Amino acid sequence: MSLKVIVAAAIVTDGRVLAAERSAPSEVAGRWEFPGGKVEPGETDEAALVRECREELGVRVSVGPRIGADVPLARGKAVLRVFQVTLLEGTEPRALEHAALRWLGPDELDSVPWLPADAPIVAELPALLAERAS
Ligand SMILES: Nc1nc2c([nH]c(=O)n2[C@H]2C[C@H](O)[C@@H](COP(=O)(O)OP(=O)(O)OP(=O)(O)O)O2)c(=O)[nH]1
Repeated sequence: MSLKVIVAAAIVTDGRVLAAERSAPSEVAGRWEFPGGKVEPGETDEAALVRECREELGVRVSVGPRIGADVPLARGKAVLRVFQVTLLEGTEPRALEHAALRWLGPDELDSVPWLPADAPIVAELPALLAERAS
C-alpha cells in the first residue's frame, strides 16, 4: 500500500497562525490542527491544499514553502506535511467544517491542545511568526 500524504496549511497573517478545532471524529474532536486533508490520487500537494482550504475555510490561498519534515502518522502508513500558506484577497476564513478557528500569536501557541503529531511543526512556528510579523 502506498504512503498516504496528509497536507496541512499553516496560514500566517500579521505574525499569527490559524489553528482549527476538529469537530470529528470523536477520538480527535476538541483537538486543534492545521486545516488540510488527504492528497487524492493524481493530485499535487499544492492542489490538495488549495482544495482543502476552499472546502474547509472558504478561502483562496497561495502555497509557500514547507515547514519542517514529514511527520509519521498512523503507524507509518501516512505522513503529515505542513506548508506555509497565505490568504489571497484578504478574505476571512470561516469554520465550514471545524468547531472553531483561532489566530494564535507566538506566545499563544500552547493555548490549544494540538493533535500530538503537530508538536514538531508547532515548535518551528515562533521563529517563523517572528520573521513574518509586520
Ligand atoms: N488536516 C490535518 N490533519 C492532521 C493534522 N495532524 C494530524 O495528526 N492529522 C491527522 C488527522 C487525520 O487522521 C488525518 C487527516 O484526516 P482528515 O479527516 O483531515 O482528512 P480528509 O479531510 O482528507 O479526510 P476524509 O474526510 O476525506 O476522509 O491527519 C493536522 O495538523 N491537520
